[in-house]
Amino acid sequence: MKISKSVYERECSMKKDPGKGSTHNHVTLNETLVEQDVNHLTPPASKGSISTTSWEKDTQPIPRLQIVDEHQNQDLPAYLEKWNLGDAGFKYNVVAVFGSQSTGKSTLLNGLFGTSFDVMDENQRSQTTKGIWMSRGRGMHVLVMDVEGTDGRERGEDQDFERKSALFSMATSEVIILNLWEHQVGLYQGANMGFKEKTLLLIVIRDHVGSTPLANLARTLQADLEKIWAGLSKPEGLENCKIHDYFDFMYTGLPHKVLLPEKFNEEVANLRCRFNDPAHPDFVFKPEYHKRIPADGYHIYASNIWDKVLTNKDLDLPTQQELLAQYRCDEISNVAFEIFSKKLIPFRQPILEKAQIIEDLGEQMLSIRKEAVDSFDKNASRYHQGVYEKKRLEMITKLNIQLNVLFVGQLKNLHKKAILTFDENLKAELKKPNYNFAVAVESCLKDSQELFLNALILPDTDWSYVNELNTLEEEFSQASTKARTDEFKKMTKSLAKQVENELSEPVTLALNDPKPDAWHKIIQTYTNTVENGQTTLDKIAKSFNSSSKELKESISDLRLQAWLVLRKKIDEELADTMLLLKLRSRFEEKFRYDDHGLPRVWKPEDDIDSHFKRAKEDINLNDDEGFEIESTEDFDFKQSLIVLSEAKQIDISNRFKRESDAFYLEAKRSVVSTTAKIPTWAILAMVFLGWNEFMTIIKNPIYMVFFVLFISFGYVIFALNLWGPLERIISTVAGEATRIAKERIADTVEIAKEQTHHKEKKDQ
Ligand SMILES: Nc1nc2c(ncn2[C@@H]2O[C@H](COP(=O)(O)OP(=O)(O)OP(=O)(O)O)[C@@H](O)[C@H]2O)c(=O)[nH]1
Repeated sequence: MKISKSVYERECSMKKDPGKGSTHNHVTLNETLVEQDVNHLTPPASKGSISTTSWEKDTQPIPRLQIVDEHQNQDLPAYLEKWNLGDAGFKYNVVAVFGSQSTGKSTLLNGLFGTSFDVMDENQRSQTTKGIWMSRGRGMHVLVMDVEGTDGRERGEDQDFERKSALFSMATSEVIILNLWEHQVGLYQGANMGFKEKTLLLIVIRDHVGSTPLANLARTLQADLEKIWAGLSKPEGLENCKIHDYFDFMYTGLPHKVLLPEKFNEEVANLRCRFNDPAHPDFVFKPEYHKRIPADGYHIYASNIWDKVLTNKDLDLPTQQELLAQYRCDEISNVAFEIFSKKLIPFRQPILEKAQIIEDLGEQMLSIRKEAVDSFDKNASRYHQGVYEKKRLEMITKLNIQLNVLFVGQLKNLHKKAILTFDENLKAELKKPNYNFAVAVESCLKDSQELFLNALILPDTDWSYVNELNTLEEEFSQASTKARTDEFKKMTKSLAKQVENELSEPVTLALNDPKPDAWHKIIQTYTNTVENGQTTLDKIAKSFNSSSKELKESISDLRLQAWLVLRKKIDEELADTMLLLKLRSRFEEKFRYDDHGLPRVWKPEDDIDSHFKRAKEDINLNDDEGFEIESTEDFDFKQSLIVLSEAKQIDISNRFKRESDAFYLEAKRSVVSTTAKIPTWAILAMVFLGWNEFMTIIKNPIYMVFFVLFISFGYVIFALNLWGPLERIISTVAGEATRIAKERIADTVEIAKEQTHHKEKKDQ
């Protein structure tokens, strides 16, 4: 069937301008019969129904598909793509034709929509359309359904398919073209019409000769339909519902196709304007008839409807729409989620395995999520709003769960880095000379916190890094406390070392030359040193932000440490041998040297006893200084004041007494030796008596040599102070000689005994 462009344009313009008028009667009886339905209709153009006027350009053959033949055809999604309706969203319409078999339905559709449904061969006059066929309107986003004719001879009394296909058509189409011969008017038996959603019934009266005005025919038909409606058994609660609650009606007539082919074509083209010209006053695809099924979900919706129809279940279209929405939203969500997941892959390894930090992770996550949500919105927002919104929330939750893994990973990595940065920065700061610990910690804290906060942007989630931040701050505070304690310890240790150095020399000096105020001096030195240390501690404490309690503790610690250092030093200085040595040298100094420091030569008239007594009296240890340090569990100050215990004092005193007594005896002996002089007469007697021997030696060279040698030997022994060794050698040699002599004598006695024994045996 061909309808020329000129005819098409003329027909459309005629309709828009009623003055020019169509020769045939295109009465839309809904104007008279269902005024209320027509009057409230909004002009379709403003409702966004598609308008495609490229009838002429769309010259490619349009494929058709048998969508139902008892069973459903699963190829509909592919055909929707072929028909370029896959992405049409709501911008498509559905029209179905319904009527008795061989009433020219396919012919009408082919004429109206440029489809290629099978038309009956005139010679055979048998059913051509079986099941339900679908195609797209030429140059329009219109799905056209050619439904198997009703009251068909081929199906006989089996009217089940009729009922099912009618229900299916009503549920899935916006407009139903009810095709009738003029002579069928008044005979209509459509007892299976039980539809629910509001649909436009466009009743086309074929072979309308014109003798009976269309308005009259329409009135008769309307009366029949209402009668049928009244006779229908209606579901509970809907007993009083009217046919107009579910249907709007339009009536039109078409001239005889065989007798008036040109006129027929003209009127068909004219009628087409109602389908593809939204500006047409009788445009059929009003928005309110739209089933609100997005094109990409149409096949599922249609499939579900057919399933329900087949199983004789209630056709609850809203539920079907919800089910469809759930199914499709899930599908759309899965597709979006798959793309989303792929986009997250490059982030997983660096964050979760390599502990890397992605600087703009927040922005990237936001962008990837937005892409997924947008993609979901684009396709799913057309479905049932309640379901769509619910599924959208579900999807966002699902996306957020995935992103949360990265978020938590990133937090963990940031946490690590923040701690590391804090430690590194603090170490670097503490290496600087004259650093202020409190300032250094503050600046490091700030840097690390900024790193943590700047790297995260958290869009539209209930995620929070508050806990993580709190933990981090706690760790920072622990780290800084530890660093502070370490630094403070280091400082106090070096202070203790300093105190030790300061105390060491004065203590040695004081104890080497003890004066009555030696202990006082030592304690004074200790007090001064501790005071200096305290001043330094004050300064340190300020830098370390230490509390007054900490400072007090540190000071008392310093006092104790310094005291222990002092005690240690005193103990070293007063170790037994050292003390004895000191006592001895002190005693010697007093006893053996005079007030001018010259060695004293004791004379018989010297009062050795009083000197000895005075020297001993000078050694008097005094540990009572009235100084006090707080005692602790491990430290008893009173105890620490006892430098020499009583027992030790007695022991040292005894040992010292022995040594001093030796000095005393030596002094006494020296007096005796100087006192015991040889009398002159004895010397004169010795010279007189030994004169001859002396002369003999002088005169005899051998005696002389021996004498000189003996004198020289004696001098060397005296000069080198070798009397001791010489004495030992002589005594050893003498001892050895005595032993050998004794052995010889013993041997000789033994031999003599044996000989006597032998002799006695022989004699016997
Ligand atoms: N008298 C008359 N005959 C027509 C008209 N339109 C089509 N025919 C003829 O009627 C016969 C049936 O046409 P179809 O278009 O196949 O009818 P149908 O309703 O689709 O048939 P089924 O699909 O088998 O139910 C064909 O021989 C057409 O030429 C018309 O307006 N008037």
